[in-house]
Amino acid sequence: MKTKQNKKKNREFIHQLYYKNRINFIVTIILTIAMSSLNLMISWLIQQIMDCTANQDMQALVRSAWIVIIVVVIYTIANVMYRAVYPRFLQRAMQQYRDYAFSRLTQKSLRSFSKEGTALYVSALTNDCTSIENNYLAATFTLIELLFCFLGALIMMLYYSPVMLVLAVALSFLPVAVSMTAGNRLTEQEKEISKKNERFVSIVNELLSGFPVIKSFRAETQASRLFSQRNEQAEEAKKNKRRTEQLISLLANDAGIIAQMGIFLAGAWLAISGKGVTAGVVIVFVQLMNYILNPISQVPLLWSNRKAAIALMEKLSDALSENVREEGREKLNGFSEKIEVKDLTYGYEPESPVLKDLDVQFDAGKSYAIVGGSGSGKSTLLNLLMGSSSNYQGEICIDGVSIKNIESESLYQLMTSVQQNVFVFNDTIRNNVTMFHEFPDKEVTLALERSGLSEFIEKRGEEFVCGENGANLSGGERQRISIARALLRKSPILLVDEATAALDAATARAVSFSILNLVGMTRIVVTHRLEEAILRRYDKILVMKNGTICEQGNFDTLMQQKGQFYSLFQIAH
Ligand SMILES: Nc1ncnc2c1ncn2[C@@H]1O[C@H](COP(=O)(O)OP(=O)(O)OP(=O)(O)O)[C@@H](O)[C@H]1O
Repeated sequence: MKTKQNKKKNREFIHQLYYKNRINFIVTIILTIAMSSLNLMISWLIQQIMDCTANQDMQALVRSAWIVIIVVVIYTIANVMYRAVYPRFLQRAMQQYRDYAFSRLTQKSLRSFSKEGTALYVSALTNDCTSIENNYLAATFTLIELLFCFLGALIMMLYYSPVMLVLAVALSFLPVAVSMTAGNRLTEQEKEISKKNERFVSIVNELLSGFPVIKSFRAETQASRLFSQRNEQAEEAKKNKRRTEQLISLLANDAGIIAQMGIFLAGAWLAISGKGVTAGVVIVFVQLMNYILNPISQVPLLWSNRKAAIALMEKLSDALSENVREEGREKLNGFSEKIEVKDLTYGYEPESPVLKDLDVQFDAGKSYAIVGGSGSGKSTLLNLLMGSSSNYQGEICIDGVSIKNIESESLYQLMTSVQQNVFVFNDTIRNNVTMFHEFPDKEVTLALERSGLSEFIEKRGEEFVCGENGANLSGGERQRISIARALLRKSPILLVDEATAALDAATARAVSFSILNLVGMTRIVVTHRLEEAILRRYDKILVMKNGTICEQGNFDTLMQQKGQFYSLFQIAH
């Protein structure tokens, strides 16, 4: 069952479609109703003209001709206005909806976002939006038009001939029965399309990101097969919905023809047997029957599509509200003392802990290297320091405050993480370093200098465009960008995970020294490079094994101990 809060959040999404857009919405409705009224009037005019012909009344015919001209002029004006306002309404609605969804997405904390795939959001912001536009927004006006014409037609029929109205209602029973078969089937099928589409987007993302791997491992055929499978599933889901739609419209059409011809024949019989029904009335009934039958065949489909579109908005809204961590309330204005990790036990699967009773302390302003064999838990420790999960036993405290109680914003303010895979935007070096914030030139230049990018900037300039995910840069340059970012942010804690692994020895050394030269920052660096010259510069080296810290100290102390670190160092040389 949905909570009240969830429903409120869902409503906020719908609200975005109408925010500062109500005038466009109301004018579009007024114009829709105006055009529907004119359509009904055309039916009335047909009856008038038919009866003028039957009565050979030239004067009435001229009067009707004038009315036709007036109706056509008003209809044209309404139509022109509709064409101006309706697209404006749709544009504003969808633009606001997407902007709102994205801004809500950016409010998600890193830890909750990393648990989810991006495909859900890609799909929600692309394909699902098309469904919402067509099946929710556009359908609203079609529904209004159909229902208005339906009611108008009923009133006109009642006015012309109550007997024939009863007949029309009876003949509509068949189309109603056909329409009811649509039921919730289409809603379910629309949901299935969205689900399959999400899976399709996910494989497209993966295959495109993994393109170099696919090429180098000659896995093109396998990749095409994977693509093809998901593509087929997505199209299959659409096909199922189209089939249901086709079936319903086919049956509805047949039932419609029966109803329309039925009323024609019955009307003709009443006219011939002199029961007060004129030829004009018979024709107008056939015409008005359309306004009765169209809603019967279309409303269930439109209504269920509309429900499916609302479900898509709810899906996005729910995803955006999910996995939001129980937000801590404490704000830290800086970091002055220490990070304390006490009895930390954590596992991705609770039954198999990756970190076990780990104790360690990081003092403010110092530099720490974390070394250890593969899978010993180095990255996991770093991620937990960054607040990636609250699901651990033990404690992680920053200046005495448990990170579970620290507000996400405040935590990100304190820490900058430099990962092996640096994400670089297809924009200028400057924007990549400033991350689109405003900084004084002096500060940017200093950050570029300290991260070792000055030479590159001298050659290429700050406006050099980096290419998609930094394709125009070398691995070292990308790393330096991430270090320059960290320097500009001036966060007091820098967490570095294997940042130099992809670099050649000389570049890696230069990047490591840039990090070590950052005076005043607390640096915690996971590294595989056991280079004496670099390791000597760290205040402390922490050695990890099987999820705990088995040794710690400076380079000389650890070498003298001839323990785990000594062995690792020997193997590396
Ligand atoms: N997201 C995850 N889900 C499940 N298990 C994971 C996940 N990430 C890491 N692990 C497991 O946790 C253990 C520790 O991984 P971690 O990445 O922390 O080690 P590491 O010391 O950084 O290794 P490496 O030096 O190879 O990068 C490994 O056994 C790994 O398979």
